[in-house]
Amino acid sequence: MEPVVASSIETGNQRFGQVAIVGRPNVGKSSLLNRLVGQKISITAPKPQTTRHRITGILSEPRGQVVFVDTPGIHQGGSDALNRQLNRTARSGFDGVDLVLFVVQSGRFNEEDAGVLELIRQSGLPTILLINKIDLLQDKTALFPFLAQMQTRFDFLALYPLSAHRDRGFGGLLDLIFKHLPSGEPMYDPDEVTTITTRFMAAEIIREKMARLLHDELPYKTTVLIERFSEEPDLTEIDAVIYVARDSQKGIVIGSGGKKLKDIGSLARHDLEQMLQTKVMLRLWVRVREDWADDERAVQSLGYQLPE
Ligand SMILES: Nc1nc2c(ncn2[C@@H]2O[C@H](COP(=O)(O)OP(=O)(O)OP(=O)(O)O)[C@@H](O)[C@H]2O)c(=O)[nH]1
Repeated sequence: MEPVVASSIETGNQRFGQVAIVGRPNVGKSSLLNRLVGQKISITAPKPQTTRHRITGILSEPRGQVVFVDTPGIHQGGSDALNRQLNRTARSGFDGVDLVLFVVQSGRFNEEDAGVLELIRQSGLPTILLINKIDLLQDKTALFPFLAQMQTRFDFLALYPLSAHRDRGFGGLLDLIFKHLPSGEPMYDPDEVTTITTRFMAAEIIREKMARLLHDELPYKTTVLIERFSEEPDLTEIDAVIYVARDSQKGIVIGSGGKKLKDIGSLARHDLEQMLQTKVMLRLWVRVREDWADDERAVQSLGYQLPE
């Protein structure tokens, strides 16, 4: 999508910038992005590695525009092509970025967090530390030693404890973000909330339903490819293929008598109808593509972009 110059936002003293949301898997990056932009953009699920792509959310206010970049969690230890791809995408998340939001879980800072912080250090970018999930702390005073510890690790612009689940307003955080963005005019139309396509959203929604319904049974190396996406005024027809790595995983996704696949399809169809505001005819297939995660070309052909 080509950026367009917004004409209906007042210009003059405005701020514009790209803000990367980074952190190890499962700390709540997607939840935060959704709350910051005010709608469901990036899928969230209890399973780590839900987000595999760089997704942007756009927030437009009279004082300026923020383009949020949601990067996949940075994984350590994995060495197959999929993991390499994920890591590259995460690193490329820093390209053109003005400010970093580094998300950690309150009271927890492990080696993986340290690895992400190292990438931030290498980027030299100004960074705000977001300490998420403070609702999980029984004793809120436990936050103080954690804050003190985090201050010794890096020269953060600010340390900001919050709960993506509980907090009502993110006004204070947005003030902080805007304050640290360069002056500039909006790049996108204020009506746009994301630069991702509906086609891509459809695949993400199907993947979210799989994660929800299959829980720990969800094969890690699963992906969804939209083969056909035909939009009529009242009806959208979508053909999607769920790729798994082995024959045995096919049975898990289909379920006994096809029940799992049917449930995944009907939950996904419900969300898609809401998003597209049309009736949706969704056809799902499950196909085996052996070892696709080990083959870089296969990974890319399934829609994982190499950074330019
Ligand atoms: N209790 C609590 N749970 C949260 C909070 N924020 C997010 N979660 C949960 O943490 C899990 C992971 O959230 P996501 O937003 O998908 O995390 P992520 O960092 O984007 O994860 P990846 O896509 O794997 O990188 C989900 O089960 C969320 O519901 C919070 O403030 N409090």
